[in-house]
Amino acid sequence: MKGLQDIPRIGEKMAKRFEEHFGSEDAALEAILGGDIAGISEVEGVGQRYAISLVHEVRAQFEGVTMNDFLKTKEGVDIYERLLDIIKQFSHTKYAKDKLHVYIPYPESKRDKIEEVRTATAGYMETARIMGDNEDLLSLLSCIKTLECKCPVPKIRDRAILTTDSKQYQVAKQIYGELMDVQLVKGGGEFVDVARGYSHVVAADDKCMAFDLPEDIDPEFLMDVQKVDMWYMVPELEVAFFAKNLVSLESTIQMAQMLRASGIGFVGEIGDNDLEDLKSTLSLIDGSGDVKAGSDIAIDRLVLISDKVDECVSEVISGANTTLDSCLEQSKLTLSGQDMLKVMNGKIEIKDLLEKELYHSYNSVVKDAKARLVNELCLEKGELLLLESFFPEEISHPLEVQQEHLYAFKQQIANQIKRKKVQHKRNIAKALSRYHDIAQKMVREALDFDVGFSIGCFAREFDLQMPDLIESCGIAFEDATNLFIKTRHGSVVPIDYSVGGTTRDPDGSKSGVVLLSGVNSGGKTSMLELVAQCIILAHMGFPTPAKYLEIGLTEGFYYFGKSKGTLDAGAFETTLVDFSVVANNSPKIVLADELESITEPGASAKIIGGILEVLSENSNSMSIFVSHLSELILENTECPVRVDGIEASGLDKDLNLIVERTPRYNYVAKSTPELIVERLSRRSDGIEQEFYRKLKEKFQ
Ligand SMILES: Nc1ncnc2c1ncn2[C@@H]1O[C@H](COP(=O)(O)OP(=O)(O)OP(=O)(O)O)[C@@H](O)[C@H]1O
Repeated sequence: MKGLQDIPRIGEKMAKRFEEHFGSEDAALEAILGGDIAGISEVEGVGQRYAISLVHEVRAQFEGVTMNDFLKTKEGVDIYERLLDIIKQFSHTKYAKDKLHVYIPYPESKRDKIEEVRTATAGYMETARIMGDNEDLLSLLSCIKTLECKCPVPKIRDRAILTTDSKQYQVAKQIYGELMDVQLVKGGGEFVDVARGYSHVVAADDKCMAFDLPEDIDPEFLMDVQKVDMWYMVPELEVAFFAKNLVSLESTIQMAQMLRASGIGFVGEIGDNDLEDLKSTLSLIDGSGDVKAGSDIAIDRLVLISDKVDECVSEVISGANTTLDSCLEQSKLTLSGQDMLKVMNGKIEIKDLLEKELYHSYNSVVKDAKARLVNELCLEKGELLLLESFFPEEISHPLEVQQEHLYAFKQQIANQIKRKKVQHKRNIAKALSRYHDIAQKMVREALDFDVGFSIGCFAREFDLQMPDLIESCGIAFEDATNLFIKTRHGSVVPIDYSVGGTTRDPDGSKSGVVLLSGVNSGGKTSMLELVAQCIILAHMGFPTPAKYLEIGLTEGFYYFGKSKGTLDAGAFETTLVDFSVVANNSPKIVLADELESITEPGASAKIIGGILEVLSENSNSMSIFVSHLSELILENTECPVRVDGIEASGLDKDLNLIVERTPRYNYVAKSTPELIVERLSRRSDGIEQEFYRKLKEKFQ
C-alpha cells in the first residue's frame, strides 16, 4: 500500500481531505495503519463508524483476516461490542477509546496474532497492577490528546527584513514572505523611513552596516538570510507547535517520569536528562506561545514598568503637586527697593522675579518626582533619558506629565519587551527544535500506552486472568463471572463448568455436545453469555473473567441468542438456513439459546436433535444448547449428548429463587415453573392470588 488511493473507498477527494487533516499523505497512511480511529474520525466527512470500518478493512488486508472470519453470527458480534463497551470505560483518552476497536477476535489459524496480543496484554496487566490506582497517572493520561501538527502563526507585523540586495530580497521573500514583511530598500534614507514602521528590523546585507542610522533605529544585522535557521528568524513557528500542544506534552513528560520511577520503560530514545531539559524549556512558555512570566528577569522588569507606569506617574504627580502646593503656601516675595526700580524701569519682568523665587522649589519637586519614578519602576540607565523630559522645564502648576514624552517612553519599553522576547523565544525555539520529533513520538506512545493500560485496568477491575490455551476442543473454567451481570448489578455468583476435552472433564467422556436444562430464571442464558464472553476474549488474546480458564482455540464461533417473540413460518425457515452453516466440518464452537421457540415443541426437539447429531459428527466442534426440552430432544437424537442442569431448590424469605448457578453435570434439571407461580401467588392477593393458586394446583 503506497498511497491513500490504494485503499478501497478512498478516492481523490477523500485522499485530499486526509492529506489536509494529517499534514501529509504519509502521516495519513500512518494514522490509518496505526489505527488512529479518533484522528480519522475528525477528517471532514468521516464519522467514527466509517473510521472504524476503514481501519478494520485496511488491517484485514494486511493481516488476511476479518472479525467476521471468527464471529459468524450477528449475536456474536453484539457480545463482542458489549465487551468492548465495558473495556472502553477504562480508557482515559478518546484516542484509546476509539483505538480499542482494532482488537478483534481471531480464528485459531491466526494463533500467532492471538499470541502476540496475549504477550502484550500480559505486560499491560502487570503495568495496571502496579499503576492502576495511581490517581496522578490517571489524571495525567486524561490530559493527553493527539498532537496538533498544523500550528500556523499569524503574520508577524512588527518585524521586517530589509535589504538593499535583490538576491537576498528574493530568497528572504520566498522563505519568510508569508511570515513577515520583506522589503527591498535603495539607500540609508529609505532604510530609516521603512525601519521606523517596525519595532524590530533585520538588515539582511552588509551594505546596511555602513548606513548612518539615527539613535532610534537599531537593526539586527545579518550577512545572509539563507544561512539562518527558521527557529532564529521566526522562533514563533517552532514555539507555536509546542505551545499549542503544551498540556499534552507536559502531561506526557510527567507521565514518562512517573512510569520510569516505577521501573516501567517509556520511550527509551529520550534520556532522563533530555526529558528534564525539555520539561524545563516548556515551562518557559505559555499556551499562547508567549514567554511565561518568571522565565526571564529582564522581560519581567520591563513588563512591570509597562504595567505600572501610568498608575505610578499619576501617584507621583499627585504627591508632587501636594508638595508644590505647600511650598507655594509658604512662599512669600519681598521685593528690595532696587528690584522695584528695575521692574518700574522695565529692566526686568515681575514674572522673572517670581520665577526666580519659585524655581528652586519647583526644581526640587520635579527632581524628587523623577527619583520616585526611577525607584518605583526600577528604571535602568538607558531608560532615564526619556524620563528627563517627562515634566515641563518651565514652572507649571499644577504639575502635569508631558503626554507625548510619556507615550514615547511607553513605546520604547514596549519595543524593548518585544525585542527581548524575540531573543528569548529564539533560545527556547532552538532548544525545542531538537525535540520536535521525539515529542511527537512520546505523545503517540503515551496515547498507545493508554490503549494497553485500558485493557490492563479492565483486567485489574474484574480480576481477569490469562486463559490457558489447550490443544483439544473444549472450554473449562472455575469461578467465572458474567461481566454483563457484574457491570449491571455489581455482584455475581461465580460458576465452574467444563465442556469438551478439558482437564476438568467431569466424567471422562470429553463430551463436546451439551444440553443445558434448568429452572426458569436460573441463569442459563447468563451462563451461555459467560461462555461466549470467555470464548471471544480468549480469541482476542485478552484475559478472561475466571480464576482459572482453559480453552481450545477454534476457527469459528456461532452464537444464536434466544429469539424474541413468536416466530412466523418465514422466520423459522430463516433460522434453519442460519443454522445450516454449522454443518460443515470446520472447527467451531456453537452456542444456542432456547432454539425450541422457533416452532412447536415436538418439531423443535426433532430439529435440535438433528442439529446435535450433525455437530457431534464433527470432532473439532463443541456446542452448548440451552433448552427446556432436553428430555424430548434426547428421545430424538442418536448421538451421545450430555445434559447438564441448573436447578432451584426453593424460594428464600425474600421470595427469590434459591438457585445453584453452577450446572450439575449429567443431570436433567426441572424447569420448576411452579416456583415462579408460587412466588407470584405469595406476592399477590385477592382474585390475582386465587388465579395463581389455581395454576399451582396443576403442579401437584
Ligand atoms: N451467576 C449469576 N449470579 C448472579 N445472578 C445471576 C447469575 N446468573 C443469572 N443471574 C440472574 O438471574 C436472572 C435470570 O437469568 P437468566 O435470564 O440467565 O436465566 P434463564 O435460566 O436463562 O431464564 P429463562 O429460562 O427464564 O430464560 C437474571 O436477572 C440474571 O441477572
